[in-house]
Amino acid sequence: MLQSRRLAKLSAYLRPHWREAILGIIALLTVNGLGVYIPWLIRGCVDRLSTNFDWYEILNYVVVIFLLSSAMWLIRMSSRIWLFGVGREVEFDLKQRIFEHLLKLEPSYFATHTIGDLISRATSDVENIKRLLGFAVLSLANTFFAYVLTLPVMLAISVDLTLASLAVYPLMFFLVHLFSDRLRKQQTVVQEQLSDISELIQEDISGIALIKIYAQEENERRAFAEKNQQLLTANLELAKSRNTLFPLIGGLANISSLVILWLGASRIAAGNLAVGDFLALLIYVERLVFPTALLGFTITAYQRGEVSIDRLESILSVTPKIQDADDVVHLPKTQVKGKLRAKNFTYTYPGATTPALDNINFTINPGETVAIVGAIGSGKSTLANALPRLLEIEPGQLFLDGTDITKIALADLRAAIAYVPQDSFLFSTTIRNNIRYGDPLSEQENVEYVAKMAQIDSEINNFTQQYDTIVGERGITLSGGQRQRTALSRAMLVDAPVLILDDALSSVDNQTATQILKNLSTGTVKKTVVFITHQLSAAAAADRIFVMDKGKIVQIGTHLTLVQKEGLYRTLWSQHQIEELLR
Ligand SMILES: Nc1ncnc2c1ncn2[C@@H]1O[C@H](COP(=O)(O)OP(=O)(O)OP(=O)(O)O)[C@@H](O)[C@H]1O
Repeated sequence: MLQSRRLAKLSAYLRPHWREAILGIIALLTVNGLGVYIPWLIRGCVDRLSTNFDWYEILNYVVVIFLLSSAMWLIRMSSRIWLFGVGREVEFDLKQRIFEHLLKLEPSYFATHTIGDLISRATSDVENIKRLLGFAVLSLANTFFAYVLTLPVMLAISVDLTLASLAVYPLMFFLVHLFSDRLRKQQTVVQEQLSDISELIQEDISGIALIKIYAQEENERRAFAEKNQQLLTANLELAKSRNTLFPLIGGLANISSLVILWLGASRIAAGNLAVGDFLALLIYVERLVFPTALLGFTITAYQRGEVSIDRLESILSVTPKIQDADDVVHLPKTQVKGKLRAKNFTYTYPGATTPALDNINFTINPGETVAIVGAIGSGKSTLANALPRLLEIEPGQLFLDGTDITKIALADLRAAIAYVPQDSFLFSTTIRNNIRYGDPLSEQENVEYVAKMAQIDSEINNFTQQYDTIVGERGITLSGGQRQRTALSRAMLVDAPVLILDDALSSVDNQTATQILKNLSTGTVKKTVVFITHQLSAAAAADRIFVMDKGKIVQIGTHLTLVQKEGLYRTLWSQHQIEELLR
C-alpha cells in the first residue's frame, strides 16, 4: 500500500518530464540491444577464425564492431544526459513546490515545525529524490534491459551453461531481500538524525547571545556532541549493512563467470562447445556482473529516495488551514472604508483548555484610532492576529465593512489590513527595500514620506549610506526602536485603510510614540488604527480605548471617561503615573 503510494508519487514527479524519461529509457534499451549484438558479432568473428578466413572479412567485422561500439558510447552518453537531467528537473520542481507550499501555510504550522528540519527536508531529502530519479532509475532500467535482452541469447547458445551460471542468483536475491528492510530502517534513522543536527545548529546560532550570557557553551557543546555521536552511530550501522551486502552481491555475480570458465573450458576440450559460443557466453555473463554488482548502490539510492519521499510528502500533504472560502468575496482595497466589527468572537488555541478571547464584541468605525490596553496575556495579540486571519477562526465572528472576514479573499483582506507585529522582522537588504517590501516599485519620495511619518527619516539620513544602508543579518544592526519604526514605515507605505500595531512602538519613547500616532490619524483619508500598547500615555491620545482582561474586553471609552471610572483602566493609569514619576 505504502509502496504503491510512493510509486504513484514518483510517477507524479516524473510526469512533467516524461519525454526526456522515455527518450532516456529508449536510449538505454538501444544500448543494451547493441551490448547483446556486439558479442554476437564477436562470436561469429571467432568462429570464422577457426575455419578458412580472409583478412578482408575480419576487417569488416572489426570496422562494424568499432562503429557499433562508438554508437553505443554516444547513445549511453545521451541516456545519462536525459535521465540525470530528469533527476535535476524534478529536484528543481520539488524545491519550488516546497517553498511555495510553505508560503501558503499558516504561522501556527511554523510554531510546531523547526526551521532546521524544514531546511533539511527541502535540501538533503530533495537531493535523495534527485538521485533516485536520476541514478536509481537509470541503473534499474539498465539492469532490467541487460537481463531481458541478454538471457534469451545466452539460453539460445547453451541452456544448461546459462542456468549453471545463474545458479547463484537466487541466493543473491535472497540476500538483497534480507537486507533491504534493515537498510530502509537504518536510512530513516540517519535522515532523522541529520534533521536533528540541522535543528540544533539553527537554534544555537539564532540563540548565540543567550548561550553566551548564560555561559552555556559547554552544555551546548555536549548536546551537539551527543547528537553528532548518534548520527555517527546511525551512519556506521548503515555502512556496516551496506558493506556486508554490496561485496557479497559483487562476489556472487563474479562466481557466474567462473562457472562459465570452468564448465565451458571442459566442454571445448570435449568438443561440445564452439570457441565463439564460449567467448560470447563469457562476455554476456561479464555484461551482467556490473549491473548486478551495482544493484547494491541502486537499492541504497532507491531506499534513500523512498524515505525522502515520505518526509517531503509529510510537508506537501499538509493542507493550508487558512485559505479562500468557496464562496469567496472580493473586496478591493480602494473600496474598503475600514469598519471593523467583532460579534461574540471567541478563540481558543489548539490544545488550550481556556479561550484566549472570550465572547468579544466591538465596532470600530472607519478612520477611528482605538488603543487596546490590558494586562499581559489578556489576548491583545491574539485579536491582532485574528483580524488579518493569521489565525484559523470560525466564520460569523469578525467583519470588515460588514463582510465576514473568513469570506473575503485573503489577498484582499491582507491588502486592506496593514499589520505591524511585536517582532519587527527586517530582511537582509537596504532600508529602502525593507520599507517598500509591500510595494517594491514605490518611489523614493513615498519611502521618505512614510519614514518621516514614522519619525525615522532623520536617523536614516544620518547613516553614511542613508536609505541604501544594508540592515539585518548581513548589514548593520538597528536599535530596537529603529527597527520598529522601519517596520512601521513599511506598513504605512502600502497605504491600507486599516493599520494594526501590535505593541509595535514598545521601544520608542512615549513622546515619539504619541507623535507617530497623531501622524497616523492625519491625512486626507483617515485610516482605522488599532493600536495595541502598554504605553498608556500614547494610548490616551486615541479616540477610544478598549481595556482587556483575561480574554475579555472589560471597559471601552475615551481616556477621560475611563480615568474617571472605577475599574482596571484607572488602576493601570495610576501605576503608569507612578512609573513615570519614578523615571
Ligand atoms: N500559539 C499559542 N498557543 C497556545 N496559547 C497561546 C498561543 N499564543 C498565545 N497563547 C495564549 O493566549 C493568551 C493570550 O495571549 P496574547 O499573546 O494574545 O496576549 P497579549 O495580551 O498580547 O499579551 P502581551 O501583552 O504579553 O503581548 C495567553 O494566555 C497565551 O498564553
